[in-house]
Amino acid sequence: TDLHTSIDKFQFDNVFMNASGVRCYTKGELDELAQSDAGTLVTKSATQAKRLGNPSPRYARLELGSINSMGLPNEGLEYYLDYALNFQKANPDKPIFLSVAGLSMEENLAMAHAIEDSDFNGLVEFNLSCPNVPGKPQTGYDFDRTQEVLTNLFSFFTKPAGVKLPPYFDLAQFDQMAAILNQFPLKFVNSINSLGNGLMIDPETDTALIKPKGGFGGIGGAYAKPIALANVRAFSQRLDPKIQLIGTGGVTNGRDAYDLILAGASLVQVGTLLQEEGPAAFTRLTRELRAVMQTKGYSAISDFKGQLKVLS
Ligand SMILES: CC(C)(C)CCc1c(C(=O)O)[nH]c(=O)[nH]c1=O
Repeated sequence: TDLHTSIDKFQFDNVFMNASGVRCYTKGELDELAQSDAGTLVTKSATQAKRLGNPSPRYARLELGSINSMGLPNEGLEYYLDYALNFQKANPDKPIFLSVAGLSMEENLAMAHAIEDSDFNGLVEFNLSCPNVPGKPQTGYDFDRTQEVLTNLFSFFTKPAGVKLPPYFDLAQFDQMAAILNQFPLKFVNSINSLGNGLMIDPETDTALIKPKGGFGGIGGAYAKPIALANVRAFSQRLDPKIQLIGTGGVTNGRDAYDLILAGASLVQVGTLLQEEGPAAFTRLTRELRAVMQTKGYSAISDFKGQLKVLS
């Protein structure tokens, strides 16, 4: 069985990769991902300047996943661009992803210009969970703002790019978002980011588990699986076929990855599991996905990608 997959002109020898923000902050962590069985990697969402992020505890493992309010800690765009340029020289056959999350439209556009003017030849993931003007929901939940950001971006940006979306829960939102995304030359849409603003409690102390935002944070892990499947499926049904899907959320084993691919995913990102198990998780996931494919009689990802059946 072969886990080869592609997005646009980019070929990957394995469907698995990290979710942005997980074990991808430093060159050392990124090198560990590069040396793992993952087919590619994405850097921590960058801002122009280095950020320390929120005070700890800002991540906590939960019974069925995780909660985080990291606060966008990162080494700054130049650091990740530098890593990417060195990486592509040493690994010409392994395209990677740069993630960008400006704290304002102006910052996003400035970073996009810097990337456009660079020799980076991989793919750029614009994180639409980035904040919007205060008092308004995150960019991904503000359709007019999303339209504006993408219009400005693609007025000059020509490198391969996609967006990382927050989860949507209403079918009309899928319709509205897909209608916006279909207007732009996106190579991929990555669904989903963490389930925004959950809350969990320490039973010993009756205290919120994480410190920032009074304990509010994004939920990942098994809790996210049914939402991730629905978002990947809904966009797969609505987006122009030129726009590939990346599935993120709830992957704990090979079957979870298989399900995201059935829903339409061309690549599968791993967050909470990678955080907890480390890069060796990719070796286990690869083995387990191959086993599921063998059971089903499939030898390639294309044999079953998007082939979810429904009851008639
Ligand atoms: C939530 C933001 C800080 C605006 C973006 C970065 C981010 C973070 C983070 O850095 O807190 N955590 C997530 O689960 N998803 C994200 O996209």
